[in-house]
Amino acid sequence: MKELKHLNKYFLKYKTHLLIGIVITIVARIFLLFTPRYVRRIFEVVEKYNAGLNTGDRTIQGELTEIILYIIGAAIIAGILTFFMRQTIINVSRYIEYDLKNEVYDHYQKLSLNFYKKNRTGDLMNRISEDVGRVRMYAGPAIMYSINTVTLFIIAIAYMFNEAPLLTLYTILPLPILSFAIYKLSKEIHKRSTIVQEYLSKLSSFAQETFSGISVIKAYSLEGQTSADFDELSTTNKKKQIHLVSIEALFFPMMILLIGVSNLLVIYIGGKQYISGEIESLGTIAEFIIYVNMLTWPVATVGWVTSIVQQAEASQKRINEFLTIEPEIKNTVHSPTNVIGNITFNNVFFTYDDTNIEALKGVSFNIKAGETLAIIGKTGSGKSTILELIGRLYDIDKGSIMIDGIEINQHNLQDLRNSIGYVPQDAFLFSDTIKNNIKFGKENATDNDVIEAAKKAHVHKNIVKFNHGYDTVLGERGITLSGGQKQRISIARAVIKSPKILLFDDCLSAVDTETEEKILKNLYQITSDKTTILVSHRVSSTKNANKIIVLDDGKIVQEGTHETLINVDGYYKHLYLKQLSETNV
Ligand SMILES: Nc1ncnc2c1ncn2[C@@H]1O[C@H](COP(=O)(O)OP(=O)(O)OP(=O)(O)O)[C@@H](O)[C@H]1O
Repeated sequence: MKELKHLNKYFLKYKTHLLIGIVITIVARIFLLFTPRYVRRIFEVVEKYNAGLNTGDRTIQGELTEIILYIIGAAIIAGILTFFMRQTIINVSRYIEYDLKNEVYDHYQKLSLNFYKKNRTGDLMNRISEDVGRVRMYAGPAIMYSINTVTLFIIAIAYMFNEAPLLTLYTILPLPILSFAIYKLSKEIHKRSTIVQEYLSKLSSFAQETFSGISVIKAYSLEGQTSADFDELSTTNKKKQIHLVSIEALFFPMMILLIGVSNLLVIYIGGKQYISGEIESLGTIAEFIIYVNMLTWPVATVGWVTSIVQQAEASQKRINEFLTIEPEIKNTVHSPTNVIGNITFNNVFFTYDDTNIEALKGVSFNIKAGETLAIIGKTGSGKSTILELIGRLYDIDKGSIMIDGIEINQHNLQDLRNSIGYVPQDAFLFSDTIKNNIKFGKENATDNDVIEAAKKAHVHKNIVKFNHGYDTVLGERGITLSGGQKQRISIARAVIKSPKILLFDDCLSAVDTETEEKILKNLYQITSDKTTILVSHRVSSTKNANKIIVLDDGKIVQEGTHETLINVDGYYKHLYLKQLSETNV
């Protein structure tokens, strides 16, 4: 139960609801327990009548009708209270589920990129959905059924002992066996259903991947192979399902068997006691049979609840594992900090934790606010890494990064990131409208702002050609854009924000040189007062920058303007000549 202590703060938050729920549960059970006693009364009245002892002034019909009305009344009240019992306790579990999901989601958002690299998305999703769901079973049903069982048991056993102590002992004898058997069964069911769940997610991941890559599968004519693979997975899944169903099928027969045994015991022992005169009325036997049937389910739930609590404990442990991870990138400055846009790298070293690749090995450069820096270099030379470090997606190992003369980690993280417009290498667009994808950069942007940004990114003309224009939905539910269109929408998203620092990571690679030229012309206009860093593989993109650095294996190997660099032998000049000859072909 150590891990489940995490939920105490939520129980405290909803204590009023919970207390009301507990009181309602107890009262509901009290009303439910009226029935067996009134049934005994019916027997007693009839027995007296048969023995000619009904000497009162009321008729037998009158007395029976009154008792039956009491039974109906008690059942209705118990029913209504049971409804409110669920409405309070189960609702609390839903509130806790909601709060816990939000807590986990908020925490995920704070965690650094390294966390996302170390953990699979499926695992993150599982902990926020299935694990939270299992914890909810503890916060709601487990608590409700436990109170239910305890109340019912205490009151019923008290009544029963008062009535016929020996018969009570025989009656409750099979109940612990039932509880233990259900516990064992629930554990086995859980074990098997976890396996089924694993196979189900394998099956759905397989299907999802096949559908996403359907064009490759068709192009390589691999339909037969993928169908066979699916069939194999699906057959194993079916076997595991049948294995699960076979144990689930035992649940009710076992309950019926044990109820039957208890009933037989009541009839046998009760009958003997009636014959010997230890019990006065057959009504007691009828009353006990109802108690047995009433107690069986709550007792069975003891086993079930134990297994729920164990599962919840394991799930909460998994959730806590993530909740206790501290974000690697911490905001230590809570007062607002202003960003103007001067960026300095002083002998920066950086190694990626997961791969141990030293991506930057003593990089130093300086850009003043409003200037444009172009970074060029072979693939894997560290260009994107520089941009990620400016956005403080990672902290460096050695050296320093200064923004406006202040260490990057002495800036308010929120303010720093708000003053950056980042266009990544792989443009990521959400399954939403084009308008909302662009507005993602600035929530309160008007439609005009969106159109302006799209024009600057040279994508407006493409957008208006779609049937729904800016309201066209992208992604799985909508249309698929070309690589170049995606890149330009991603540029519009950064531009609309009008940030102090613009970071473009090879974001024109999928557009033709003519469009590139036009976009760059627009960009140079809008970036005149912004610090811009442009990563590219094309000299045509970098030539107008105030400064160009050439990276190789994490080090700056050349530095200067386009004019100076084309006049010295080196990577830049070679690239320039190569690309010049390509355009002249
Ligand atoms: N997220 C990451 N985790 C681990 N290693 C990484 C990560 N990103 C990059 N690397 C490694 O760091 C080195 C520099 O990568 P980076 O992406 O900065 O290069 P790049 O110059 O931008 O390359 P490209 O031109 O192909 O985009 C590479 O060796 C790469 O494998």
